[in-house]
Amino acid sequence: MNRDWIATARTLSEALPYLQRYDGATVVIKFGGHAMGDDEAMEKFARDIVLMKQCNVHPVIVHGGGPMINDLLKRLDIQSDFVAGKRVTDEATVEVVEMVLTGRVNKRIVQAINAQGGKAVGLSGKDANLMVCDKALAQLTGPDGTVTEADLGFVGDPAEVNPDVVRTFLDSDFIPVIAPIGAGRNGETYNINGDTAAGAIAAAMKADRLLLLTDVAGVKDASGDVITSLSAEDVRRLTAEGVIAGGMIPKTETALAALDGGVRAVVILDGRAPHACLLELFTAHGAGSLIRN
Ligand SMILES: Nc1ncnc2c1ncn2[C@@H]1O[C@H](COP(=O)(O)OP(=O)(O)O)[C@@H](O)[C@H]1O
Ligand SMILES: CC(=O)N[C@@H](CCC(=O)OP(=O)(O)O)C(=O)O
Repeated sequence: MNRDWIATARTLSEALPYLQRYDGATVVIKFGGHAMGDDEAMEKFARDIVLMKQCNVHPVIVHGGGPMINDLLKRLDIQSDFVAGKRVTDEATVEVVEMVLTGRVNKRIVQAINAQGGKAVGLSGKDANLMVCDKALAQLTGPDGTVTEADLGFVGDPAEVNPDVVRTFLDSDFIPVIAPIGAGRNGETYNINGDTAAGAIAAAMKADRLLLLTDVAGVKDASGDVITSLSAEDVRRLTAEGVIAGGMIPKTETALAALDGGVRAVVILDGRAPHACLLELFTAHGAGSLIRN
């Protein structure tokens, strides 16, 4: 017999303990804009998600789309800045953010999953009040240690998360795909950082795993090597030292909040790597940086 087929069968066989471990588990996957890549990469991601569902692991996708928002803002000649990894969002910007995330990006992922035989349903935090937000304030620590608060405009922190709608979809065999847009208490629309949204949903659902897919192999130390396993304490130290910076800050903040909220473990990994989610869940190899208490 062709040896490749035996290798394939062996791979499947070796996955058995992992399939058993994650049987019926809820896995929240943050699919970052930088992790999305081209149509071929999207197709592979979608195929892995459908395979997970077929194996009775329940994926909940929360996506980003920062680069796609940047593209449209640029075409519209709207200037945009980030503070501590979050976009300063005025009224014109939040309109564009909602259009891009709930429209183009959300439907691209839904369509890709459905093309692989899945049953994906697109939602945003506004649907069934999934994420009701309060205005977020960024805490900035100056070189002398003084903490100031920056006004980010229509950036929201999920204050109330109602995941019933997500559970209903999971029970009915659908794959929820969620855009990080929240409802304000007075009819406002809030832009939620994708990592923050994924963490809030994972905590509300007491997910077994939160996977944060990005464009780096994991959390890197001062010499640029990926740290495969970190505690909450390690994260705090590396942030204070400035080793964790920029877009990695919302990810590690999310990881700590999710662990506090009852999520069992958080993994930050490279979503552009082939079969990143399958490697992490179903092999001994694992991938990226695992953060747990
Ligand atoms: N210690 C660190 N380890 C890894 N990446 C880091 C670190 N500190 C800052 N970063 C930056 O964080 C980026 C990931 O955040 P971001 O670009 O917002 O990703 P995404 O769009 O996937 O949410 C990396 O590309 C890297 O430039
Ligand atoms: C408040 C805030 O920063 N919101 C993000 C939402 C999208 C996002 O998080 O996209 P990535 O995951 O691709 O970075 C933004 O406006 O870019």
